[in-house]
Amino acid sequence: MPPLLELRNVKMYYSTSRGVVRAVDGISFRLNKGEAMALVGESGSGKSSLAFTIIRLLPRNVAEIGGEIFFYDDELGTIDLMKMSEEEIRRKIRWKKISMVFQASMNALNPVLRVRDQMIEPLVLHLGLSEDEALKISEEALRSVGLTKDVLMRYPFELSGGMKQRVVIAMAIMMKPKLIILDEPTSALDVITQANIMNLLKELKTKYNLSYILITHDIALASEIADKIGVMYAGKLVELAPADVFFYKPKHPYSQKLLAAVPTLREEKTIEYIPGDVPSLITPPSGCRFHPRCPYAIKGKCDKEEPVMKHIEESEVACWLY
Ligand SMILES: Nc1ncnc2c1ncn2[C@@H]1O[C@H](COP(=O)(O)OP(=O)(O)OP(=O)(O)O)[C@@H](O)[C@H]1O
Repeated sequence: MPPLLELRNVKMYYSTSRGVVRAVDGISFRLNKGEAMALVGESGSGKSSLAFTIIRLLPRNVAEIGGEIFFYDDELGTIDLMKMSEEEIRRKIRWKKISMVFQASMNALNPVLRVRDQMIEPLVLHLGLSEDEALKISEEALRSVGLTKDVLMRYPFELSGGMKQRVVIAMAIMMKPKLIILDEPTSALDVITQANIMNLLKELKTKYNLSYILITHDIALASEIADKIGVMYAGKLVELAPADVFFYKPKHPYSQKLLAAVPTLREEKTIEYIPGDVPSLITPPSGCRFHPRCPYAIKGKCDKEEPVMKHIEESEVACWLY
């Protein structure tokens, strides 16, 4: 499969009164056209920060941003998004090439504005389309997510959670992007609605040959749709593997712990918890950032030297055990 996105040593640090937070600290990976990658890891590991760095929606307190983000596009050619100005990203990339479904975004729909106005506003205001053109695009997008055009005249409070989430997904696909970043797209929904939304995302992926970066705490959900899994820990990518390989044979001790913490209905197993907390990203541990919580840490090695990603069978893993 041809590549769509390639990150090389991407960094993004926040500045805070307590010091510099190294939220994204040297991430590299490649995502192919039509491929879905799930990014998993505990809260605070930097998943959302990485997503906001890719789509360049960053808060004012960013201290440093660096590395390369290559985007391979049929129309625009190969471009390094990091070299593009904010204005260029807004005009050429955001929503048109890369869009995002934000965490809890269905609750961010304005309850007192009709769906119609919320859908057409960005098209008219930011992309300069006429109201008629914008309406046509909105209707078509709603149809693709299984909603009828009468939803346009409804207020968000008149819609169920699942319908609101479909509206939000319609807004993300409206401009026919190539990549959609989905940040916890189903976390506020009941399990049946969650399954319906996941099925919709699978359908859209096949229909439009979309690529996804799915950010989730829910490993079971990741297994539903992901072609590959990236595991983040304390601002670093520690494992990257094809999904089937990952679930069968996770290599990094942190990945193994994450999987052991997932309950299952099918077999009896004791759920294990990962002792300790995600470390501070202001003063992260030396060497491998997971070493203070790792049962296999090698004294004098894991606490001193930082492991780099290496290929082990079909996976890539950053761990001194390999
Ligand atoms: N605007 C900000 N200013 C300073 N620090 C921030 C800011 N946003 C996030 N952080 C910090 O960056 C680190 C990574 O946070 P991030 O939200 O990216 O992690 P995450 O893995 O997406 O977590 P979650 O799953 O809870 O969303 C955390 O230590 C967080 O406190």
